[in-house]
Amino acid sequence: MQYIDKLVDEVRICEFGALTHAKAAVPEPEAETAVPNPPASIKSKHPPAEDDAEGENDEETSESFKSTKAKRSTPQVTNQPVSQKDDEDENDGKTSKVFKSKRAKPGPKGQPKADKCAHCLNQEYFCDRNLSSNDSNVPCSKCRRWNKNVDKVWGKRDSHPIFRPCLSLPTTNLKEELLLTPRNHAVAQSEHQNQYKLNHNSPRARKTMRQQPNIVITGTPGVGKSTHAEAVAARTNLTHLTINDFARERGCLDGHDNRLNSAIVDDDRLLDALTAEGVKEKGGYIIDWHACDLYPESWIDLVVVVRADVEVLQKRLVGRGYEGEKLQENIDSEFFQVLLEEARESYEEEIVVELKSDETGDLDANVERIVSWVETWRTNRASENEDDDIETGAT
Ligand SMILES: Nc1ncnc2c1ncn2[C@@H]1O[C@H](COP(=O)(O)OP(=O)(O)OP(=O)(O)O)[C@@H](O)[C@H]1O
Repeated sequence: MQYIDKLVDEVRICEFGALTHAKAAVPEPEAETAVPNPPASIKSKHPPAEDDAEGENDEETSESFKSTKAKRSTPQVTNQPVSQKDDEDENDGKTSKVFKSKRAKPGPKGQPKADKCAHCLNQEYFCDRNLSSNDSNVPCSKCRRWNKNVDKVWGKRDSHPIFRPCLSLPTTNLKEELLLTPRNHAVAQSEHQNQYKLNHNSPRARKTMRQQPNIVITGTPGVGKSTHAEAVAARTNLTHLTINDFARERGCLDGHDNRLNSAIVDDDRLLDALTAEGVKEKGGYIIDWHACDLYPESWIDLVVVVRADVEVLQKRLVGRGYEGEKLQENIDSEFFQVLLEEARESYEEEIVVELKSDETGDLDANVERIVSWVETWRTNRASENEDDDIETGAT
């Protein structure tokens, strides 16, 4: 419950144990009425244009490296201009300049910051004191996120206890209201859609050389990524790749964040190591890490964002010994669904699914769905291989 006390604080990152940055842009809410296509073979779902853009012909050149938010442990987020990102992506998939910056590297110093953004001026209950801009007319990242999410998460903006103070000061205890309001209402709806998507949607409609799928399992520390990944790996023979361990083993660390007591991962080196591992070509990996935005889109076939109720998560993290700032930032990140938004911004909507993991029953159901997805992917892959053999005249 303590998370509410610091709701106004900047969502910062932690690395290896805590989470991430405030995002400058928030995607539009998921289309509530989107109905996934019926299952079909991978091939039948490949529009030629997409194949051309992302198939094996141009290999890495069209890859969209997305690690533009490299300073994960900084309060300020520096957004990479799109044009620069595209230019750098052309360097044949090897680590582009975008990756030169390290995660959790300290941000720019010395810039005077406005105390509050224009929006915060009237929103004293959640003003953002760590603005990424020194222009007070630019809404801070937290205000932008709240504006986007408040209707979605709370149903109606007017019913949100934090917005009410804008009209009149609250008459009841703010914390109590926050806890009593059914904030999971909209989350439950979108969860239903996500599960439907996972159950019914065809695996990635993209031609790939891989014979096995790659799955990213992401989420705030403690939501259950590793538990899911292990269970799915055991059922599917996919390789569970814990990035924390992988980065350490392959020398991809770049120092230590003393404030958060977390190792700092160098994106550049990590992607080089993953490339050397053959993640893109071979496939067959379940990539388990809280960050999901650094992998090229063409590497990934499914992104699972594991979610947990903040109170459940808090108990888990406290049980692990998290406390203070590190605990708070993780709870805030889950509350603000930072990782879900990051996934939605970084990958096509059709491959991103959000799965709740509060109880054992959730875990079992989620694993079942992911396993079923893998089986369908493999079936479609085999079917495409057969088609290719027929086309090439192979026996
Ligand atoms: N659905 C669930 N029901 C009950 N307990 C769960 C569930 N999912 C995870 N847990 C428990 O929560 C704890 C954290 O799980 P896990 O280590 O898988 O999280 P994580 O997201 O991988 O964390 P990290 O990012 O720090 O590695 C574990 O004790 C696990 O048993």
